[in-house]
Amino acid sequence: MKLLPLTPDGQTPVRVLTIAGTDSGGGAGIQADSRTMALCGVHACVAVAAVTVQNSVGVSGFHEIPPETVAAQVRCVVDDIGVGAAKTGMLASTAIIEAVAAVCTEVGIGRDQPVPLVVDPVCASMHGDPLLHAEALDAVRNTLIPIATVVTPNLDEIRLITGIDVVDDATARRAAEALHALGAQWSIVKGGHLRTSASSTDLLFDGDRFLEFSSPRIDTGNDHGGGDTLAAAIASALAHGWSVPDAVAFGKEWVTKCLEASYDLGAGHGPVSPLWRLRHP
Ligand SMILES: Nc1ncnc2c1ncn2[C@@H]1O[C@H](COP(=O)(O)OP(=O)(O)OP(=O)(O)O)[C@@H](O)[C@H]1O
Ligand SMILES: Cc1ncc(CO)c(N)n1
Repeated sequence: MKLLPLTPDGQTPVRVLTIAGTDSGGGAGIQADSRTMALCGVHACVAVAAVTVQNSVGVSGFHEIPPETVAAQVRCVVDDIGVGAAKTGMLASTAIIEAVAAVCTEVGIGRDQPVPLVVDPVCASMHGDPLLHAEALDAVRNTLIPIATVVTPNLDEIRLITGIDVVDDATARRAAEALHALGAQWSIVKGGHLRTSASSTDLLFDGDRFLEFSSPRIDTGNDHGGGDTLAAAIASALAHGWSVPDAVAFGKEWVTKCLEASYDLGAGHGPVSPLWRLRHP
């Protein structure tokens, strides 16, 4: 696969900011984002929005960071370090979503702004445990998705956000259109949870064109953090100035390699892993 360019030793790499929740098990959330970004060759800055109590079998609780502290992390990183792209993950509440959207707009992050924003509208963990208060879905629809350069929901999130049950290509296209209508510049419908074919296809839509990105379906139950890994890899490529279709092609190839390299961990779902990158420098 074509990898992102590496900065020569001693030179400052491209920076990407993730605004998300932590995963104490190290499989998803901010841990997956920063691991992905580091192995993609970019410097990860982090704004913590929530701390989850999480392992391979589920999420037993979370603690929200005060919205003004989340916004202050974003502001101080952008003011001093500067970022080429940003990504949101678990934001937990309406108040945090509103604070993040306001600070992103203030510092020039988001669609039609200098710094592109990948919005992964995390609602629940893969175990079905909530990571977003139900009342915050309106803020996801009306405040977060409208500032997305790219939005990357999974099928459960699409059902919650749009009411559309994606079961085939026609419903995937309808969902991509509905997400675009909410204000995202580009929408992605991830086919990872559509287990009806031998391939896994993600659909990308910009209001005009549908583009498909396919890989062979990988037979693994160790897919924890796959969505975060895809979105973080897309953000890393965008920070290098790649177009959205090129960045999504890169992210899809990257997450496929990480699914191939996934491993058992704990009694539940192990993580997708970017450590293959260290084996093939
Ligand atoms: N079994 C699989 N084989 C190949 N690709 C897959 C498989 N499962 C998921 N993918 C790909 O991985 C990426 C993440 O998709 P997925 O739907 O699993 O995200 P997610 O549910 O948000 O992940 P998570 O909540 O675990 O972070 C997509 O590009 C999808 O096509
Ligand atoms: C903190 C966090 N963010 C996202 C996900 C979804 O993968 C998760 N399980 N935990």
